[in-house]
Amino acid sequence: MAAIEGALPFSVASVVEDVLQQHGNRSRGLDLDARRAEEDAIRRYEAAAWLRKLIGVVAAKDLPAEPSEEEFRLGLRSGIILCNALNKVQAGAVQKVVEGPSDAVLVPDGAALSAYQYFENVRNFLVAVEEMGMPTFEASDLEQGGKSSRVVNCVLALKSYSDWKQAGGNGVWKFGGNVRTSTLGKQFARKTSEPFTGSMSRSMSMNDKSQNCNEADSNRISSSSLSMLVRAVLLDKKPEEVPNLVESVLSKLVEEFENRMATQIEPKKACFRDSSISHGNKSFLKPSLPSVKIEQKNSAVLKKDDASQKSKIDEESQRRLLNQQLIVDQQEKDVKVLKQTLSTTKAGMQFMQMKFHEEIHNLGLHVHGLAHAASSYHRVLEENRKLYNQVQDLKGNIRVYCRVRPFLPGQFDHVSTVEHIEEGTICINTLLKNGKGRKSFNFNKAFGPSATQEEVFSDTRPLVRSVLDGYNVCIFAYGQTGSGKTFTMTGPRDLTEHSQGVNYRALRDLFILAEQRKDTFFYEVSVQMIEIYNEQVRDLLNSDGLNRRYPFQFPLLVSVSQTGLSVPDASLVRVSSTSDIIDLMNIGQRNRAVGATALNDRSSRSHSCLTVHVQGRDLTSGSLLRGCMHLVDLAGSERVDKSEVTGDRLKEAQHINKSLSALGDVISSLAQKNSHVPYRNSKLTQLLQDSLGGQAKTLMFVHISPEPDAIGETISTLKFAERVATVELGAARVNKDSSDVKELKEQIANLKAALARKDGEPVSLQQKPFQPNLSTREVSSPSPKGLRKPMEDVANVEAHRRAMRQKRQSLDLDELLGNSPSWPPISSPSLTNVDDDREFSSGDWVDKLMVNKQDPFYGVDNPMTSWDQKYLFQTTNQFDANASDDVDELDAGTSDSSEPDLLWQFNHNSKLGSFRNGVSPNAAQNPGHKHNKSQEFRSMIPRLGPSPTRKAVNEAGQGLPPPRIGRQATTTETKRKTGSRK
Ligand SMILES: Nc1ncnc2c1ncn2[C@@H]1O[C@H](COP(=O)(O)OP(=O)(O)OP(=O)(O)O)[C@@H](O)[C@H]1O
Repeated sequence: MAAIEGALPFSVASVVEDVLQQHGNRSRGLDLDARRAEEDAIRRYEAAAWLRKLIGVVAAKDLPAEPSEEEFRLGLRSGIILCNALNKVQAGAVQKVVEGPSDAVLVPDGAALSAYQYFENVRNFLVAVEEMGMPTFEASDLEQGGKSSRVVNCVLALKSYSDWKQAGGNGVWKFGGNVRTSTLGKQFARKTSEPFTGSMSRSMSMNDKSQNCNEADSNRISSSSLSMLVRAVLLDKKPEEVPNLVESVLSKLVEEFENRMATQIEPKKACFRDSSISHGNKSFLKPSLPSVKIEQKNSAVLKKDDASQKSKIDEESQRRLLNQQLIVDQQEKDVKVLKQTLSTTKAGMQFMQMKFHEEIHNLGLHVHGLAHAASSYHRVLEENRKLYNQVQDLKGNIRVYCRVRPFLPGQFDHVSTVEHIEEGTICINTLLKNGKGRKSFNFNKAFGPSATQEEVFSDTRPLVRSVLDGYNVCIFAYGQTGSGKTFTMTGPRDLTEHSQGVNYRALRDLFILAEQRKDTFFYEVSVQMIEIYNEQVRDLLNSDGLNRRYPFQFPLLVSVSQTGLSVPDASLVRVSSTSDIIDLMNIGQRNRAVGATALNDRSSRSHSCLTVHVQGRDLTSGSLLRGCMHLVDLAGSERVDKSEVTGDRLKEAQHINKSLSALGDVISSLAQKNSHVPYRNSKLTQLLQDSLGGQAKTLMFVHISPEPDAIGETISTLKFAERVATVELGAARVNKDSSDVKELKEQIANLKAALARKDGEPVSLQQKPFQPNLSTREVSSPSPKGLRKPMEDVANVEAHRRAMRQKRQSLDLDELLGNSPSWPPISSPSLTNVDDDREFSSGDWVDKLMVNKQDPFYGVDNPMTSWDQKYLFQTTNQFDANASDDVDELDAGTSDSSEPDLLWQFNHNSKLGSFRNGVSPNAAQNPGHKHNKSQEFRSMIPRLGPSPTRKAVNEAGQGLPPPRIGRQATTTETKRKTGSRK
């Protein structure tokens, strides 16, 4: 108990006592209360009477003789009476008693003393009585609501002590009266000089060892008091009521105990906080409590042993302070570390930010550099392209390569007419045939019989690249039948990758290059396949019902204004790989095979043309490049003796002659840089127009056979080729439309269409008069999708273009709206060369023209029938085997005029005479005069008429000799001109 009390701020005994009293009061009822009140009053009177008696009535004037509880409390409140009484009993017990009302302040209950004096007296009294071992009370018991009974007890105990002392008591006085020791065990610090301070002192004094000496006495007194109280409570109780009563008392006791604990702990916490705040200040006593009540409490805290208590308090507080200081120090250290970490992190962040900015900056510079490099790269590429094509230009826009076919299997005993080949020079031994010696021809390149397909193509490859750069390219194979044209362009019948011809290789290269450039250009490749037979154009990719099933979807046909297609209505099939093209070629070849069956080996007597259209969009600038490549396998160029052929063969020969002589005319005209080039004289030249001018690059493969029998054709072919090789064309021009130009072109096209609509008739309808001249039987029908129109005659395209050109020039709206003159059908010989071609004289271009007056092609009413006999020229220059080494003599046709020229002459009689015998007016006037360049050039074109060495001219067309060797050699062969196997 003592141990517990030592740790508690209040006396456990006082709690028990209070509970017992309350319980006793409750249980006794009103009568008991009255009795107790009476007893209390008696005891109070006794105490008051003793005090009055002891200190005198005057000194105790504030205390009535029989005071009420309130009067008793107020009377003793100042502590003066108590102190004086104590000093009377024990002199000097209270050394200083504050008597005067100095600093008096009025308190609510009328007390005159100040709070300090008031508490000083009471406190000093309590300390003294406690030291004397008497029951004490609490200062608050003198306040309103306080327990005056405890004050009464204290006074009666003092009286008892006084009595004991007066009775001669000696030694240790032992209290045995019926008084309550509610404040037993409490220690109060005596304060004599300082005013009442600090509320902690009371609780701090609990452990004061100096009180231990009185502990046993206190306990004894307490237990005696408690015993009395218990007895009083249980006095009138029946035995059976005791357990309930005890239980009730105990529960009340616990409750009261807990309440007090709570009320005592709370101020201690507050004090501890105050102490923590003011730990730097050694003084714990602060007059900070405003209310008198709290001051009373605090003033009751007395220190018995100031030194030891203070040291303990100091130790404890120092220990706490030390701990707190340690914690604070540690926290400060942590804060420092954290600050350091923070600043390090900040610095790191700043560093990283700086690095980041630096890297971003560097990255920007790098990107900038890359962009610059990319644009430089584009510039270099562009420059490279220009330089590349300049090199190509320097090599000549018309290049001629010569290839000699090896002997065919079974021709072991033959001796080749080709003596030797060195670079671009080929030496022909004419002795074998006429004993005249040798003749050399110079070309850009000459390939011997052993040259592989790859070798031949390697020199063609640069042109393929030019197509992707926006140039037009024309590669055509020329030579007599059986000389190897199809072999070069397509390959042998049993095609392997090794033996593939130019067509396959060129297209494969095209796709490879397009793939390589895909980062800078987007290319679209489309293909057309055309056959020209008997001056009729046939679309090989649309065979009018025979091969309708195509492996590819036809793309939408693009308008002429956009594509510049020569044959806009021919099937234009988009391809994206070499295999697509091989499939297409197979289709074209199958379509051609159908025609060949009907006309018996027609492939040798028709021109086939595979046209590749390339459109490239520059991904950087958006500009468009357009290029096209014609891969042409011409019909055999050998002369056909009119006496040897009739009917269809003669008609074929006429058409072949016409187209080849027209080709020669065009090249001649280009060579002379004429303002007008007669492209319209044949379908072939119209088809190749965009690839045969100054804007294009042309490559001609000239083929010759090695057999001595073919020496005449060989020499003619080589002379023609050599002349072509001397032609210099202007620099090729790239077909590059900037986006603006493209836009303007589209606007023009739209305006034209609008004008045509205004006229109520589409522009294309104006071409109707030409319709009869279109390919009839073989003209393709609209595609299954209905997107395509029937293919138009090439001539119509040209006529249309010319009309449009005129319209553009005149800008005459009326004309645009349909008043332009209509164009004559091209099939009418009388009108073929009416206007543009007037300047053109090609009479000496083709050796000889074989025209049968019963020519079914022109019909009986055709003007040709009336004039062909009249103006048909005989071959005068027969092949002379004994001639000198001037192989010009091998050329049998230097004096004849081509058919178109004759037609033109027919309409311009004034010129007719001058062309007789194929001699130009100038030449006629100057017989010894070597032809000027143009004329001379034209004279080199191989004759399309019969070889003068083999037959005499038969004006009536009779006595045709047997077919020529060349044709005979290949009639049994299946032709593969379009590049695929049959
Ligand atoms: N360089 C060559 N190497 C081996 N064989 C060849 C060569 N050139 C042509 N030939 C063979 O010669 C024969 C005739 O060739 P090709 O059919 O190509 O002549 P062509 O000029 O196209 O005749 P045509 O005008 O009738 O079409 C073929 O059997 C072909 O395989």
